[in-house]
Amino acid sequence: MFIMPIVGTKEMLKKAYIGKYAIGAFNVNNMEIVQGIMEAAHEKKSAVILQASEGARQYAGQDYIVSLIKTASAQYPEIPVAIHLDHGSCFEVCKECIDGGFTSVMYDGSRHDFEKNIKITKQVVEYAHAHGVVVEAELGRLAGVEDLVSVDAKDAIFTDPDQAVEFVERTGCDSLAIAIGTSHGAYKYSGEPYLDYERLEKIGKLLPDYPIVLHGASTVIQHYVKKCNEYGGKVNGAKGVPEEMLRKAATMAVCKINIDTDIRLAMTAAVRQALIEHPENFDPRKYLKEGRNAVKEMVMHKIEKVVGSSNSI
Ligand SMILES: O=C(CO)COP(=O)(O)O
Ligand SMILES: O=C[C@H](O)COP(=O)(O)O
Ligand SMILES: [Zn+2]
Ligand SMILES: [Zn+2]
Repeated sequence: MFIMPIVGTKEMLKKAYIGKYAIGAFNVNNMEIVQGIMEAAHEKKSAVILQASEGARQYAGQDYIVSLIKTASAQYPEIPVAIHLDHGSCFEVCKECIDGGFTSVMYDGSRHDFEKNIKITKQVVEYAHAHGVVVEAELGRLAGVEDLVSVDAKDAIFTDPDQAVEFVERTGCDSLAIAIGTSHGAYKYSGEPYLDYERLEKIGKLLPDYPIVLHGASTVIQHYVKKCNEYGGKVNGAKGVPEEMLRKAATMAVCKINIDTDIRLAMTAAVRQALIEHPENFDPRKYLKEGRNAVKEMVMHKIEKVVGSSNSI
């Protein structure tokens, strides 16, 4: 069998662009999450991006994350897998990841002004490309509740299409995360869900054949929210981006769809249920196995119904 090493995201995003689907980029923090995602990718015959945030690196340790992904990838050699840094906040973190075996890094300079964002992104691109690593950058700001990446909702600024072109030309970044209405976390909309397709279409036209990335793209699956609450959780009023809206974006220029919150909800719901239903159990393998299965089921659903990448390898 052809052995697929850990790869960059360039080829998989290019294929996704042509095929009018997206690749799911799933956040990983521990072994069970890595295993659940990889089992799902294997069952659905799809490439997959496993991404680690700075928080994930702090929690698990960068070397653990890289080793876990490499071990999982070796078990499914037919699946193209990329190891990606999610929201790198500075050149140094991106460099550490590039030196440590990541095949793709995101430098998120969206909190800086345009020129500073360009300057640091360019610095990351130069180092990354010299080491065979691809770079995702971000322009525009997402509103969100996540600690390490949150900005005030009122500060949220959607991506300007003309600036996006200038940004890509001047930095040489390989993909661009844009702000068109999504946000991080479980509380995305207080009113009706909204995605600025007109803006996305304009950006897609101005940057032909160029992969766009959508962050904050969890659907906040209500089944898991309900289960979390049924088994003692307090997750009230959580709302995400509807599946059909993401499907539509994936047929446009969006080639990478980031999902973390739905993993957290699926895992927590399953672990809560297992602990409540079996109070006599104190073997972590029993409840973590349930968490892993829930992640697998959820990711299979995403690959098939949301990003649309099943049977694409
Ligand atoms: O964008 C994300 C990771 O970079 C995750 O977004 P969610 O919070 O919607 O899962
Ligand atoms: O975009 C943010 C991701 O959900 C990662 O979150 P984190 O920084 O808490 O790991
Ligand atoms: Zn950002
Ligand atoms: Zn993000």
